[in-house]
Order: sequence, then C-alpha cells, then structure tokens
Amino acid sequence: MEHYKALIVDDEPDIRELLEMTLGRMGIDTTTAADLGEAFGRLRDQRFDLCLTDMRLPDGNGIELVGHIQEHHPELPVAVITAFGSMETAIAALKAGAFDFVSKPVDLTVLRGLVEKALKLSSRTTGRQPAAEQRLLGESPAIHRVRELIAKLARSQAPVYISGESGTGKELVARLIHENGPRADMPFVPVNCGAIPSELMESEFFGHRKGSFTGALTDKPGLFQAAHGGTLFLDEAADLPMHMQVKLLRAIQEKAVRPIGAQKEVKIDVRILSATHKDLGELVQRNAFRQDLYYRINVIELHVPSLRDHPEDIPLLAESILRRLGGQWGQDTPQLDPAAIRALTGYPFPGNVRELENILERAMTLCEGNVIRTEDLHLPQPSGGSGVTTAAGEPLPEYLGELEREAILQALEETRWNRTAAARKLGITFRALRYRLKKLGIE
Ligand SMILES: Nc1ncnc2c1ncn2[C@@H]1O[C@H](COP(=O)(O)OP(=O)(O)OP(=O)(O)O)[C@@H](O)[C@H]1O
Repeated sequence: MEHYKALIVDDEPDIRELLEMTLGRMGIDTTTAADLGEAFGRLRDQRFDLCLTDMRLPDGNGIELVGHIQEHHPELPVAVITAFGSMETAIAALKAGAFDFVSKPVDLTVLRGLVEKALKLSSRTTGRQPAAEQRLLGESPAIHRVRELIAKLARSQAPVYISGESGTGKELVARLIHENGPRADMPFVPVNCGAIPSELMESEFFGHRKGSFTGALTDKPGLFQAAHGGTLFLDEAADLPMHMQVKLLRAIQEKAVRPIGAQKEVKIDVRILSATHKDLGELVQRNAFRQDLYYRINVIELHVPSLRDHPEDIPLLAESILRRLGGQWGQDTPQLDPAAIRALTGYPFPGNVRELENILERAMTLCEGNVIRTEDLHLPQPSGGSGVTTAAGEPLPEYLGELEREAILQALEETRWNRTAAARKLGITFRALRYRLKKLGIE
C-alpha cells in the first residue's frame, strides 16, 4: 500500500529529525525542507498529505507558507509549530487557514493526535461526501455561503464562534462542522451554558471525584472528558458566569482539566465551537464577557443569517419541515396553499427557522383536508411597537392564556426546551410549569 507523505519544514536539523522519526514510526514517508524557498519547490514537485512547518524560517515565516498552500494546494492540511506561549502567532496561523498548531517543546502525543486528524482529511481516506447540503437547507446565496464555510471550517481545528439570532440554525451548523471534519467519529457534546446552575458548572464541565462535596457519590467525568477526541459546543456562551469564564479559558489554553477533588490534571483534546444569539463583542466592551476568552473562542466567526434575510428559502424549508412532520405523524405531507406560502414569505420570523417549525406544526393540527391555508398559520400580527397586541373582542381568559403560552414558549426556546431552566426563568417551580404545559397542550 502506498504510504502517506508529509512535508516537514524546519531550519533546525534536530527538530526535523525528531519529526521525521515520529512520523516515520507512524508509517508516514517524510520529505524535509529547511526554508520557504525549498518548501515551495517540494510542493511543486510532489504530492503531500500533510505539511508541518516551523513558524520562524530563514527566508520568511510559516504563515507565508500557510498562505501559499491555501492558494495553490487548498486540500493539503498544514499545521504550524509555534514557540512556547506565543498564542497570538498560533491564532494568526489558524486565521490564515492552518489546520492546527502545536507549540514547542513538541509534545509527541499531541503531535501524533494532530497528524492522525490531518490524515483523516486526506482525499485518500475520506470517501465521505460532505453531508452539509443535505441538511442545511436553502438555495439562497446567503445559505450557500454558510455551507461553503462549513466545508472549509470542518477541515480546520480552529475554534469557531457562530453568531446569529435565536433559531437560525447555529447548533445545526456546529454539528455539521463536526460531522464533516476529522473528529466525526468522536462525540459531539452540546452544552447550553445558560441552563446549568452556576454552582454546578465547574463539576459539569470538569467532573468531580467521589466525596469531593456533599452529593458527590461517585466519580463523574465532566463535559470536557465526555467530548475528548471530539467537539464541545458551548451554546449560549454569553451566559457563562465570570468565574467559569476564567476556568474555561485555562482549560482551553492548557488543554487539560482538573476534576473537583482530583490531585492531577487530565489531558483533554477537544475542539471548541461556541454560539450565542447575543452580541458577544458588545458584551466584551461592557466588561460582561472576558476579552481573553472571547479572543480564544472567536478565532473565526461564522454568521448564520436571519430567516428574513433569505426569505426565498422559506417555501423550500416549509416543504421539508412538513414532509418531516408528516412522516413523524404517519400521514401524507400536508400542502400549503399559494396564499399561505405568500403569507409565510412576507412574515419577518423573529424566531427564525424554529418559529417556522412551530407555526407549521400548529397549522398541521388545525388545517382541514391536509391543506394549510393562511388562517391556519395564525401568524402574529405586527404590533404597534409595544410588543403586546391588543386582543380586540377576545374574552379575557383566552387573551391571558395566549400571553401565558407565549411567555412559556419563549422561555422554553431560550433554554432550548430545558424545562428546569425555563421554569427558573419564568420564576415558577418545575411542577407549576409542568402543570401549565399540560393545561396549554404544549408538548
Ligand atoms: N437551513 C436550515 N435547514 C434545515 N433546518 C434548519 C435550518 N436552519 C435551522 N434549521 C432547524 O431549525 C431549528 C433551530 O435550529 P438550531 O437549534 O440549530 O438554532 P439555534 O440558532 O442554535 O437556536 P438558539 O439560538 O435558540 O439555540 C432546528 O430544528 C434546525 O434543524
């Protein structure tokens, strides 16, 4: 079988030798270059599956090589070796398109992990076609751009910050970045940072040892350990309390966590993706979010557009949602009549695709003859700016019921249907929420 081939670019013979030996033991053929000029020549003459380059080279720097590879060999994963503690350079390399970085002194276990991931990206191993098109639906230029970015970012190990309004598909985008990358066979662990009580956060993220606090009856691994080898998705990252922000930053920088009550740190290898519907940059300016953590998780930003910015996708999304719901309910796919389609495309969808899903689900229960008409959609009327619509002619109990339903649905959406967290948000007990959900026929 033909071996994988790696290009190693470093001006120090000792390091070149160490890298050659390590990769050689992994069954990889290596070619070396001592400077940029030599590297360009090798890239012209041979085909590689991976490139490892030092940052400082006699005739330039590693970022120039990353730029050259991005332009001429975009399929080739390139990782840079950075000086100890120079996080700025590592981030610059990731932004320029490096697949990953490793800092000096090179930890060989980390290096081997990096090489394995890079080789999974090689066209020789991935028979897998990106699944993104199948699931992030939409034919608008805006969604095409998001799909292109997903495909590109899936090939990198850089932390990505996914911005966008609530319900636009940020979690879906995070999943696709994971599923289309070299960590696809490992876990994708989503965590809603707003739904974990502040006092439990440390134990949730880092785990604990038996007996480390009252109630710690057994050893429990944290979310970082659960995501080892895979991806940790920090949803609603803006809701992380300050004390946790410091601890997370440390874990990300050190690539290690210490479970509560444990003597030793545990090495972890996770890719961090994060999202929030809030403006994280603005929170940083108001000192409500730590700038250093923002800088670490927002190496690359991917913005998911609001649905009203690509209304041309609404009919296609609606059809796919109805097909899915029809399948789940064991009935034929309901049809939307032309006026209903027009009404949907003209509606601003403050809750984006998730709101479209909710509206269609409700319409399905209301429609007759499996055809959804405008009146089945019950699209909220634009309010006069106060946020509360007057209920002309509606009896008080119905009106209050509708307000209650809206408040509950909003709390549920904000907590991604975590009922405990939603109850807390609403200032009622879990039991009271359960009672109201039943009464209002939600879920
Ligand atoms: N382009 C799309 N194609 C298909 N489904 C989509 C698309 N965008 C969003 N969805 C669906 O809309 C729903 C909401 O998406 P998701 O949970 O990813 O949003 P979100 O931005 O993470 O929301 P929040 O900010 O509230 O956490 C999901 O069911 C998701 O599958």
